[in-house]
Amino acid sequence: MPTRRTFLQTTAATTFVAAAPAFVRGQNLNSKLQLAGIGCDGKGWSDINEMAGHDKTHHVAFCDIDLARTAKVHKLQPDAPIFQDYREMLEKLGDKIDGSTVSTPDHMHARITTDLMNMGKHVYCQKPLTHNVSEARQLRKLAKDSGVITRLGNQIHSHSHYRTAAKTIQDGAIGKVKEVRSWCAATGHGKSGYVDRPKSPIAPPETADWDLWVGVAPMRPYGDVKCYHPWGWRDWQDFGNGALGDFGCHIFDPVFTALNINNGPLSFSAGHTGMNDEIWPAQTHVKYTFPGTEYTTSKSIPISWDDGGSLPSTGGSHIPGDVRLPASGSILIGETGTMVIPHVGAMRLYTGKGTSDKEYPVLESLNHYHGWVDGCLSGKQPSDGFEYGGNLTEAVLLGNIAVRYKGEKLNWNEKEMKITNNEEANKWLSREYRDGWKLDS
Ligand SMILES: NC(=O)C1=CN([C@@H]2O[C@H](COP(=O)(O)OP(=O)(O)OC[C@H]3O[C@@H](n4cnc5c(N)ncnc54)[C@H](OP(=O)(O)O)[C@@H]3O)[C@@H](O)[C@H]2O)C=CC1
Ligand SMILES: O=C1CO[C@H](CO)[C@@H](O)[C@@H]1O
Repeated sequence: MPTRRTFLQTTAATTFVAAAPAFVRGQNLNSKLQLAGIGCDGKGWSDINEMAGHDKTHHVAFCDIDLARTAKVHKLQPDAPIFQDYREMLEKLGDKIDGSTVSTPDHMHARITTDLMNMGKHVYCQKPLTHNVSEARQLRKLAKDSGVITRLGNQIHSHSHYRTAAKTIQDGAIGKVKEVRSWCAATGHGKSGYVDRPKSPIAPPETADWDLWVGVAPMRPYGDVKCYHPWGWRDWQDFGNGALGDFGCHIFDPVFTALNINNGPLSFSAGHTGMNDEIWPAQTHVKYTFPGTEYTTSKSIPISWDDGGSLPSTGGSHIPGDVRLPASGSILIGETGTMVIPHVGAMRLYTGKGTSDKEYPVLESLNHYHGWVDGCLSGKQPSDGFEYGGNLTEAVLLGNIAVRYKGEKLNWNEKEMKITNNEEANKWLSREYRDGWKLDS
């Protein structure tokens, strides 16, 4: 753990001077990282509670658009003020806040995180990092320029299972990798109970500020309980990203780490079971081609994604025909063997002769949340910051653009951030922001 003097030095050198974190300006006499929590229930509560478990943190403010969902944070830190609008929180208490968790629905991640980073605050933001590709690109740049400590909220990245699987691939357990097939049991819609906007929308609860919840997205009536807020928003294109958006940043994560994929795909295409202009399809199948790396057999590698309950084929792998695949996970097919990485499960290795009985070292689990706190205190960026998390997010969101152009192969120029063979498809790289909510880069 650094002394107060060392983190004063490291952080002062790297963050924006205009609105440096509280401890930089010597206001934090207890030398604790002073945190805010934006989004207080659901995953927000879990993020806040995990951060509070670090002995060098102190929560100084909370924000949730629904005051009915703030009882837990109030109990955790009764003297910390609770706001409904994060902008008011930052205006009033910005000089006391060193960093914040951002655990709102996806459509608000980029705007809130941009505002925090522009004020020199460290950010732990839930997955996917953003709602569109252009936002992810912007956050990657801002994280780099501002020097704040960032981390994507895909906590399994630090789990023994994913760390061990990635290391074992890099140690050559299955040789170089030829192909990856990932999948997830969740469906792209079905959480809200709607496939179109409710015909007779009810009023929002009095405790919730609906205008703030909608935020950057076009205004629409509240709808129905759980239709959007909370939970159901995942189904809707304006707010969520379907099953690929919900689970892609978890399930692709050990694949990207193992294969050291730091670039976007070269091309992508998709099929699905049907969609309209409002919701994501129940089932999608996405095919990507990524540039090869030192861990792949060729200059490019196919990576596929299935969701909504359909499992990938095990054809061409070393997996015996009678093996049942886990509900969600990835298959990595290598030159000498195949690895199955269950979503939050221990890796399974298969050779042509059956299950491999060779032992590989098991890496310990690290605390993902505390890793971010330690990074904020030491000035050292942990793995899975916004550069890595932004690249992962871009891949997931590009898959969702392919979903909009069923059966069409889209070619991607990553550097120019452009789909090169379908001009119209580029409109989905960004969105129209509601008046007053445009991202301030
Ligand atoms: N890493 C993981 O394992 C998981 C990650 N997630 C991610 O966490 C995020 C939140 O998901 P989830 O918890 O299910 O969603 P919720 O809809 O439950 O939202 C979380 C909290 O944020 C509040 N909130 C919504 N909008 C705002 C806003 N603009 N400002 C402040 N607070 C706001 C919500 O209030 P209200 O109820 O009033 O909307 C709620 O208390 C998503 O990005 C999701 O992908 C989710 C689950 C697990
Ligand atoms: O990341 C996540 C993990 O699990 C949840 C469901 O159990 C998801 O919906 C969520 O967004």
